[in-house]
Amino acid sequence: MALQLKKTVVMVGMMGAGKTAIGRAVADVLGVPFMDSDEEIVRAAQMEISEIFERDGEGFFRDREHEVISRLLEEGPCILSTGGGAFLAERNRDVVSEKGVSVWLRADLELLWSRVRHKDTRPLLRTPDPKATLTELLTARQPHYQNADLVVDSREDYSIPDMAERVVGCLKTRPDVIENK
Ligand SMILES: Nc1ncnc2c1ncn2[C@@H]1O[C@H](COP(=O)(O)OP(=O)(O)O)[C@@H](O)[C@H]1O
Ligand SMILES: O=C(O)C1=C[C@@H](OP(=O)(O)O)[C@@H](O)[C@H](O)C1
Ligand SMILES: [Mg+2]
Repeated sequence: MALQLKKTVVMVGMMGAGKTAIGRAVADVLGVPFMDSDEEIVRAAQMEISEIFERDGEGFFRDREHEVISRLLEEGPCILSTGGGAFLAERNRDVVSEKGVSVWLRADLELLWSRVRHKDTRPLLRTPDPKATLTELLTARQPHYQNADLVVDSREDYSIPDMAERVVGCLKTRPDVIENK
């Protein structure tokens, strides 16, 4: 039986939670478009995220992020992965809850750290002690992610396809989001 996506699914959570990788896999399973707010910003600016932060500042990036998320939520249903800071802003939470459904990919510190430690692409982790920074961000951000509509837990031994199946299973509990055709 075919599944029909009725609303855009917005993936939220910390850097390294797998929003981009799992969001793309969920879109493949459902046969719907995949969008990533970071990728859209990079494409429009023709600059990497770290360059945007350096040249124009985080505030500029957050404004572009809000524009992209708002615009994509106006288009047909898709899987939309956001950057880890997006769901902290009330303006983004508001537009997501009005037009889409949010899924928090929850992961603990050690799992997040194992995923981000080898990559230098995230400007917020370019600090003398990036693990301590990640810890502080996780503590500060968790209360915001708790506002998401749905939660899917990550574990080290869940692969990307496993996680995609879990997300789809969770979406199927919501007839306003996904329906059997
Ligand atoms: N369930 C998973 N199992 C193994 N590796 C994963 C899993 N989810 C994500 N990854 C890997 O972790 C890294 C960070 O994932 P990514 O999707 O970029 O996270 P986010 O977009 O939330 O920052 C990537 O290298 C990705 O391939
Ligand atoms: O957590 C954040 O504030 C950020 C997360 C990044 O996206 P990912 O969560 O996809 O890594 C990217 O938007 C930017 O570096 C800021
Ligand atoms: Mg990402």
